[in-house]
Amino acid sequence: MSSALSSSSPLIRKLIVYARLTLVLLIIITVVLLTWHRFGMTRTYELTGREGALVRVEDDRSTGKGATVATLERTDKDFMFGCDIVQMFKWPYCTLALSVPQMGVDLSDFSHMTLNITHPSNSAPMMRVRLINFDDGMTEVSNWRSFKVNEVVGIKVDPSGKTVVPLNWFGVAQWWKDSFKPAVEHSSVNLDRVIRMEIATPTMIKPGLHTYRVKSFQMHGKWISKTQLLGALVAMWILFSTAWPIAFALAMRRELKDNNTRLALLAQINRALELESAELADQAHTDPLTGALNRLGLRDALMRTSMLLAPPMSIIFTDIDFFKNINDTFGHQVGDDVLRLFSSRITAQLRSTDKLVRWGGEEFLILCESTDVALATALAEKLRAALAGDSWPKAIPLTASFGVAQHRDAEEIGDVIERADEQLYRAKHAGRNRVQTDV
Ligand SMILES: Nc1nc2c(ncn2[C@@H]2O[C@H](COP(=O)(O)OP(=O)(O)OP(=O)(O)O)[C@@H](O)[C@H]2O)c(=O)[nH]1
Repeated sequence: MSSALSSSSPLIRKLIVYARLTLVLLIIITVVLLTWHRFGMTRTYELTGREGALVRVEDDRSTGKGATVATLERTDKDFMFGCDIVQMFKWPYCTLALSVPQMGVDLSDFSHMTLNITHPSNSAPMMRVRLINFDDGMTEVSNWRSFKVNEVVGIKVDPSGKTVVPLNWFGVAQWWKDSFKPAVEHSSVNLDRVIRMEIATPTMIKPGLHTYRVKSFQMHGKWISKTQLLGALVAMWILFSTAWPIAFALAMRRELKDNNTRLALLAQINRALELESAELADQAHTDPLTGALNRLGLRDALMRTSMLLAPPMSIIFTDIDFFKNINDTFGHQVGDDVLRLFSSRITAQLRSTDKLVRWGGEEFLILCESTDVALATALAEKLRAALAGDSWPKAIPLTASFGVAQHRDAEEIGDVIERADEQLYRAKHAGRNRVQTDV
């Protein structure tokens, strides 16, 4: 991975580093949130009898058949709920109800409640707890009985003063179901709009006075449910695991594009270098003044000719007559002009397979492939006549002498050149402006 990383582009490397950091960050966030949710992230809703809360008591006298008396006595911190049970009604009872100040509170996401209640007389440590809910679809505001009654019966009052009741212990009171016969969707506990919390005496209670010191009802829950938290975490991980490959793919695409651009540029540079090196190679094989081949060029031409195996081959050696006089009379510059013109005029007469080589000074050599000595002599004669008939700078009456020789089997190339040179020498001595052939 590290070698792959080091061979990637800076952008990809940066992305991988960011992805690793994000991964570590996500792991930390996940662990922190889950731990926080497990041990904290709590919220509490407390309902007390203080601060003008609506608190009321009720007893079985309201049925018209009982004589039980419920009393309520407020102090600064709490209130005393008394219930003097008289065994007259079939199921004597007292109820204490604390109304929620608003139009109802949503306790759906709460997990349990703490009843801050003590039972000084300790004669009836049991009680029932009710959460009265406005059930949309069942409850009619004008009918107080139609509010859904969620209750737990038989709760034992904890001597510590804090009785904990999980909310999943609650069920819908059977008498409420019998009375209103709710549809299935309205038959289960619903705590999304609790408007009142109640405690009441249990069904089987002994006659006599029972007192409960009530401080508050506390509901406990998490800011968000575990399901919501897990949903958010899963969404976060899905986002990461999809966003990262997309970002990576986009970066790869960009890198590919950059690479292609770089490759195209390199190809261009390469082509330019190839052209340049071809030009340099040409220059290395060419005489700069006349454009004819130099001796290096001749070597290459000979190698190519031998590879073609195209005998016979002839050499024509030529030299401008009295060239020194031209230099001496008209200057070196005119001499150069004459050399250039001499070279181009000969080239114009040659076939594409013939090669003109500047051998040195005003001496030129013509390499004639697939040419026997007779043909080469005829070519030399044609050149001689043409050059002698041409007009030259400063009206110089220019002529040239020629020596011709044909290459023999297994002969060294230097030897055939030497034989042609000898013939040139003969032509010079015979009076110049002529062709001499080695026969
Ligand atoms: N302008 C010019 N002159 C050159 C160049 N190379 C050689 N020469 C001259 O060519 C002359 C050759 O003279 P010679 O070898 O005496 O020959 P020639 O005068 O042609 O006499 P023959 O060959 O005997 O007819 C010399 O003066 C060289 O300096 C060149 O590149 N440019």
